[in-house]
Amino acid sequence: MHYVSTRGTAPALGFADALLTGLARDGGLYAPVTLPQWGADTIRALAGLPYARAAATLMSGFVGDDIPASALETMTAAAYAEFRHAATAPLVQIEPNLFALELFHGPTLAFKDFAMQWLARAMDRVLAERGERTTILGATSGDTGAAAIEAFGGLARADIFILYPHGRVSDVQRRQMTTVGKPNVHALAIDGTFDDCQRIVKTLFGDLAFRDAMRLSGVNSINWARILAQIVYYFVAAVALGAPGRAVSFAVPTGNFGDILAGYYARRMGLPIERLIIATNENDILARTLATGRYEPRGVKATQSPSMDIEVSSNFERLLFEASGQDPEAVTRMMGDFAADGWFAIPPAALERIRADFGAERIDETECAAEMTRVWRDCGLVIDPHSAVGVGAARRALAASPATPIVALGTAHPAKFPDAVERATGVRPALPPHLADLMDRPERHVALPNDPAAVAGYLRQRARAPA
Ligand SMILES: Cc1ncc(COP(=O)(O)O)c(C=O)c1O
Ligand SMILES: N[C@@H](CCOP(=O)(O)O)C(=O)O
Repeated sequence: MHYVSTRGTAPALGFADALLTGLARDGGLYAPVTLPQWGADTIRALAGLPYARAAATLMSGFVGDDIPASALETMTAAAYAEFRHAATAPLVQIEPNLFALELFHGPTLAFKDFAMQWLARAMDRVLAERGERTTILGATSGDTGAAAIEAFGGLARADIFILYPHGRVSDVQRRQMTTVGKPNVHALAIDGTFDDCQRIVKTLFGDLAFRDAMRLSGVNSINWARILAQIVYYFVAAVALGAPGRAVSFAVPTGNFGDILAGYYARRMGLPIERLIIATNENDILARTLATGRYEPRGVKATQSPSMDIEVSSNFERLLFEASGQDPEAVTRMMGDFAADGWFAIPPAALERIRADFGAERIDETECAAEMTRVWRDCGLVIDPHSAVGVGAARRALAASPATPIVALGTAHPAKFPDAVERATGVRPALPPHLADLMDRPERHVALPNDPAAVAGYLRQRARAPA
């Protein structure tokens, strides 16, 4: 299995190298050249498998010989052992043909644990085999950072630096990053938005001398391995609802476009997904892009679903690559226009292909709160604001296509956003026992300006000498 950059000039890599590389050296994202194809019998055979076994089976086609099958099984078993639900990713019914897939039973209470718990083990193994160390640099709007710190904290071969937007994550999210107290963990509060944090990360990856000296790796969804691990739950959920005999749709709360992109790849592998609905909050750039063909930021708003307060959706580049027939020149042109002019236009043929696979629904702040209230009132289920954006979008899609079951991804535990949840439902959700004292733990974080040079300087001082 080979991976190529969406911009075409970085070297093609095998799985293990793509895993450690993160962002390609030409600024693009690695994507598989071909996808394993899953026929009806192979899909059907996933029914009833423990989640970790299904994950190892699905991932093996992408990993090739870089991680032997037995090691992959051991890794996925360990990665999902700490999840607090026997089904790992349980499906909950909300109304006829409308389901929520609860992806928040992992250690940091968000869907990010699914990929990160596995990614840390895979990276650690490859680093150990090569006798190398790495410096992980990541950006977060709250959940990736917590999941990465939990997964990589204490690992001997990695230092981890996570940039988060100061004042724009929930208290629980911030504390999950700042109370860890492990010497290899650095939570850096940046005076800016998530998009600023991600821009700093990409700028530093683009400084090849710095990147090589620090041995930078990425654990955002710029890293293909993140997308790969997220493909698994689309298969598991669809099979539970009758795939391959029955098509299923998904509504996915979307920000950086990694989670829904995993659904897109699942569909391309043969999973019968009818529609993929991009569910956005008031930061609706993706819904506008689908409508107009112009990708054009307007400025990020703070919402009650802060993890989706994003306008520069990294993984949209992978979709552009696929929709333009894996044409790196077309992608480079669009990304060049974006860098130069602050917007780009999607060529009509690529836009048509995108519209054939995706729909988009914008859920505003009032609708998001109303959805939390409604699900609590009608089902006795407390959901978080991100999941509510997904459920709201799913309801609209279901009205248009009532015969096809739709699954809204439940991306975070309500206790991560207790204020918004309490306002909408009157219920203040409690943190699970392993985090019960989170609000009393001492915090350690550093505030830095919105400036790549300041972050680079901090890394130079604090990263342990790479091997
Ligand atoms: C809780 C939650 N929901 C949804 C999203 C959006 O996911 P993605 O960035 O993969 O589009 C995020 C951020 O990634 C998140 O943390
Ligand atoms: N919402 C995310 C933003 C980063 O997304 P990623 O999937 O690219 O890591 C977060 O919680 O940090």
